[in-house]
Amino acid sequence: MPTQSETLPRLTPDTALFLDFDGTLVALAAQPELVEVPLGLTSTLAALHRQLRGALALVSGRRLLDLDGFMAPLLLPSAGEHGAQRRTADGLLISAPPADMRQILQAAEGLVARHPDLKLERKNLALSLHYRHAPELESLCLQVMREAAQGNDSVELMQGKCVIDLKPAGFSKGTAIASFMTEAPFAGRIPLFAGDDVTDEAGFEEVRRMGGHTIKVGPGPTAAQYRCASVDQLAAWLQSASGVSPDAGGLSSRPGPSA
Ligand SMILES: O=P(O)(O)OC[C@H]1O[C@H](O[C@H]2O[C@H](CO)[C@@H](O)[C@H](O)[C@H]2O)[C@H](O)[C@@H](O)[C@@H]1O
Repeated sequence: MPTQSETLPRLTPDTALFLDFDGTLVALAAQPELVEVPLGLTSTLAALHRQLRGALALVSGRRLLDLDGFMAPLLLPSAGEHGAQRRTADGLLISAPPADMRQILQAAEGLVARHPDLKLERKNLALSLHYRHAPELESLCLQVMREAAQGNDSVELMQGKCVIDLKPAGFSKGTAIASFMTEAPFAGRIPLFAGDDVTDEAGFEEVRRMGGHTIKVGPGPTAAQYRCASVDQLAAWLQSASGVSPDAGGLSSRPGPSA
């Protein structure tokens, strides 16, 4: 495991900044649609996007549509569904070939029908089975989803915070960042990625391979070089790098769009 530092790296004019969403930019909430976007966040990200000449992208497990809703009116280059969909800085939408999700979807729907505390989040190419409100069902969910995905080479299963994600095989936050880094205005810059979850580790590994900087938000084992204690601490670091006054957007929060 790498040596970690509490001092966060400096953003420089040649940084390419990649940011995870849930647990990194916004605190976790009871339901996916209930996260609150801190009021100053969009102005901070808009300022950084300008300062970095467009080299700032979101890299998330969420649908692009949901990210856009939370960030509105800001429209950022983004990767969604763990790298399976990507909107480039030019606004081009790039999608992975669809995986065969029929058996997995059927199994997940069956589980949710039997256990209403579970939540199924359907996306364009991926799906998430949430067990935040039924943690005792974690091993059952894992077993059923693994069985449903067994022998299906088009799909990969990942486990995040109280969630099991199934997504097209071969796509990850690492592949999304690598793809952005071949395109303007990211190419030729030094990548920096901040994330909080196990599903961000592929991004950390890719960025380290490219000689960039990596920040893990919160506790847990990680390949990241830097550690940041909380969403609030990361927000303060971003805000300070952006030069935007905290008063510009206030310090309270506003609810995200309804799902
Ligand atoms: O890659 P991320 O941007 O971190 O997205 C990962 C998943 O985040 C969301 O689920 C998580 O956040 C929810 C809201 O705080 C929480 O209720 C849930 O337990 C977490 O797993 C989102 O709903 C998923 O689609 C993303 O894959």
